[in-house]
Amino acid sequence: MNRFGIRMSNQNQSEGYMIKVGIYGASGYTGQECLRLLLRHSGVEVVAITSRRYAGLPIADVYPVFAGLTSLAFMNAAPHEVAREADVIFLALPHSESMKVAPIFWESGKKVIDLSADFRLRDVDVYESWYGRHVSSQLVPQTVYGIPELYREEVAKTRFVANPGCYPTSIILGSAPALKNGLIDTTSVIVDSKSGTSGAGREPAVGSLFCEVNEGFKAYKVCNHRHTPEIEQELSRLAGQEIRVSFTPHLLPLDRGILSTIYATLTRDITGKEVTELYRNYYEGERFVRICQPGSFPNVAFVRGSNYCDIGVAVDARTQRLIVVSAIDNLVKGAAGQAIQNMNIFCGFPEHEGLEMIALFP
Ligand SMILES: NC(=O)C1=CN([C@@H]2O[C@H](COP(=O)(O)OP(=O)(O)OC[C@H]3O[C@@H](n4cnc5c(N)ncnc54)[C@H](OP(=O)(O)O)[C@@H]3O)[C@@H](O)[C@H]2O)C=CC1
Ligand SMILES: CC(=O)N[C@@H](CCC(=O)OP(=O)(O)O)C(=O)O
Repeated sequence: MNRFGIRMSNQNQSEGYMIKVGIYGASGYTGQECLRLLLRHSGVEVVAITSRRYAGLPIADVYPVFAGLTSLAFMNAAPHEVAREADVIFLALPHSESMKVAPIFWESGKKVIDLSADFRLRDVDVYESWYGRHVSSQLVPQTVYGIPELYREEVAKTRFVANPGCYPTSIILGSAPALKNGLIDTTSVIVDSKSGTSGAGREPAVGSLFCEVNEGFKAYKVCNHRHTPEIEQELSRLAGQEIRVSFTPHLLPLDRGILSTIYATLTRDITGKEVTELYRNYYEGERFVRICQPGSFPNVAFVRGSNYCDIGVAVDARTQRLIVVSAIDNLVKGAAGQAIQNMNIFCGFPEHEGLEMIALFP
């Protein structure tokens, strides 16, 4: 065992600190993004990647971006087989599937980061009203909602992280300083988010076809997107009182990126410059949150491929509203990057290890 409670092989003990990682559901967009980032992490070795449909195939045959970089091949392995090999498991499965395998990893004493929604909602009744029956609700109290900027200490102590949703990440980070400082009327929050199509995953679907998305821009799941209770849970926790939000997601003809615009009525007179200062103070020392200059606003193009969340704020003096714009890459800060940030924390690595990518622009 190393000092973080992770069992080390003899070879690793003699060579130093290499943690063995398994990615369960590695053929999807977030799974392959986890691998892309983990291959450049100095403290881990990826030992297992699973897929049912590509079992036996080298990942480089499916994702040529990995050609010459890894000889890993997909396997259709049962959870206990992956648990035998790995110290840390990333679950990159659809919701309702994660909950079926998570107990096997948990009971084998391994550390788990679940990228799905299965363990994010603290109230199982709320989960079941949005997602259907929860078959592993006994594990919900064991998990920590993994937004490092807000819950770093809890993440450090857990061995089961519920990695936040992509839309919620952008919205929670964008709202936290205003809510914590009582700057906005909590009954007035409206959020308008736009996502690239990789947010829908790699599973073929008519709505994700090129002709359906290209040259278009539409709202979807208006009033009933399943991220609504997750956003409300976390904003309520920050505000210390129950919050309801109006949340409307939109689909962008981009592959990656989420831009969220948050509107709320101010509770006091304040200038845009002062709000910028308040946001800067709140996120002081946070490596992955960047606050724009007053009058400047984020662009998904400037976070693409990186673990940054960029935030810009403004005060609309005419309407007495605060307007916050936040941008992330849904596959990085919205999924794999945040998952690795959480792993770094609970494994004792520097939090930015493997995550220092500069955004890919243009
Ligand atoms: N895409 C995004 O931007 C984000 C996604 N998430 C969440 O992360 C999770 C993964 O998303 P994403 O990568 O986009 O999804 P994909 O549909 O792209 O990938 C799903 C993966 O799960 C595997 N899988 C599906 N069903 C099963 C099963 N029953 N048993 C074992 N493996 C299975 C698939 O492999 P195969 O079929 O080959 O076996 C595939 O590797 C989801 O819960 C998603 O909601 C979270 C934040 C952002
Ligand atoms: C564009 C698009 O379709 N996005 C997905 C977000 C999926 C996602 O990542 O959801 P979790 O983080 O909860 O797993 C959707 O709206 O369902």
